[in-house]
Amino acid sequence: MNDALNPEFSILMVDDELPWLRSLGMILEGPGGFTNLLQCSDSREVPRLLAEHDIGLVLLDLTMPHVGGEELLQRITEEHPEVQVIILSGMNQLETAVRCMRQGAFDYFVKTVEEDRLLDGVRRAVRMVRLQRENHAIRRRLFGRRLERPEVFDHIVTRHPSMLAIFGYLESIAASRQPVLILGESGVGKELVARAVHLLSNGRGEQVNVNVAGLDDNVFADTLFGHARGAYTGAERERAGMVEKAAGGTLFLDEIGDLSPASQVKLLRLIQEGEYYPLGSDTPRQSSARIICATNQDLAAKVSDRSFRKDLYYRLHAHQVRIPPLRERKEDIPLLLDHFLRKAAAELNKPVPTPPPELLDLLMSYSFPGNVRELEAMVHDAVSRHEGGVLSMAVFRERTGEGRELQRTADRENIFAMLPELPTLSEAADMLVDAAMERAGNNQTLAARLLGISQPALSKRLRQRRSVS
Ligand SMILES: Nc1ncnc2c1ncn2[C@@H]1O[C@H](COP(=O)(O)OP(=O)(O)OP(=O)(O)O)[C@@H](O)[C@H]1O
Repeated sequence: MNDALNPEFSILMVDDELPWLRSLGMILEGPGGFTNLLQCSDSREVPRLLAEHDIGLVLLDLTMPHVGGEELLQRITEEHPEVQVIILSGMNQLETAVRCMRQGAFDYFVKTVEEDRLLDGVRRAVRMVRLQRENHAIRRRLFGRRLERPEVFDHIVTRHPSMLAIFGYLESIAASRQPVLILGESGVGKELVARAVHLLSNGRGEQVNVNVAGLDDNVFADTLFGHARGAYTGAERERAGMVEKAAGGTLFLDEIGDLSPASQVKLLRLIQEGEYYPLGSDTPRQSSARIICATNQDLAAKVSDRSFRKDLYYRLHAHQVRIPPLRERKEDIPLLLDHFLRKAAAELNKPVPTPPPELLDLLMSYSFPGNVRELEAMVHDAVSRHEGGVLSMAVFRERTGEGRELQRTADRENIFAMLPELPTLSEAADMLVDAAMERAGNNQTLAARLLGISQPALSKRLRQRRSVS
């Protein structure tokens, strides 16, 4: 028996039109070959069925008496996040269907879709449910216990043991008020991990993110600590800083390796004493925010060359995790590919394209210097250029370097020949900066790497342009 067609869980079809329900059942059973199907024509019954049966996938109509499809979807995603939902909508309900995708539906199809595409979607969803179940089983095996709060990590797509070990570690330090340091190359998901730490710490306050790269000491202090009225010319009113905004919650400081020496002192004081001074005020304030810091730089090396304070490093060092680069956890690539294909399709209001079989081989052999962010940008680009059928390999070949040499030669010969007039040197530099920012998904660190300049240099260039325009 084919496992993919005979899932260990049930597929529930929900629709108030009995004839449609019957014909859908026949398609899934006949050409689809699926077994383990349940039918339901009264939407009020769905919660009971979900509680009584092991259901992995729901095929949901949108317009039904009693409880509508959208409302049911919301209940399912909240109460059974492990269950995938495919929406089957009428022709005139596309807007609602797209809204459902944003709410977490796996896919949507109009009821008139060809049988093959519908079956393909169901197969993909079944595969996804199975992978997720497998991942949960791996997580359980690894820790010999369930994660206390696995839902906190749901937004981080991974099955790699080192990532799962990190999740376990983060749970174990959840109650601590000490800062957490997240290390890892650009684009590995440090911000997502910071989000999980915030959710785990159960604070009532919000998470406030500040990217400290390129902030001079005054701007750093003003951003974090706020200022008193009249603290400097232009400070007409008192303004609270991010530390206060994050009260009872989390202050996430990204790119901490770029902090100036003067700002390092202020941060150390904030961590050690839980205290800070708004600019222009000599009354200290108490902070109740938990601090998370992240950097893609080698802090230990920065301590050695004295560009990072040793005492601050040791304060941050207590709870630290290092997120491995994507090339060290290639097992995650298939899962991430599937995740980003669905994400891009939902964002671009397109059906989820089928990836060609050779795509995974190409991705598995690539080193991903820009890590998960690079994979996400690649997939988004491919889906946006996709016009139907199987996804083209062209974008992936271009971006991974296969064929890049050819492209480079062609570009060198043609790029300026195509323009009626040559741009000035500074216009060309601006064009290059824009192209790098686009390729790097607006990440300055990665864009700077693509341009072969430092991140502060890029940041300065962007600031100068903003002040001119
Ligand atoms: N495991 C993952 N699952 C899903 N999405 C991911 C994962 N890891 C990273 N991403 C996505 O990749 C992009 C980059 O992630 P993120 O911003 O967290 O990286 P980062 O390490 O903080 O990068 P930087 O150092 O440049 O700030 C984001 O769009 C994020 O949603």
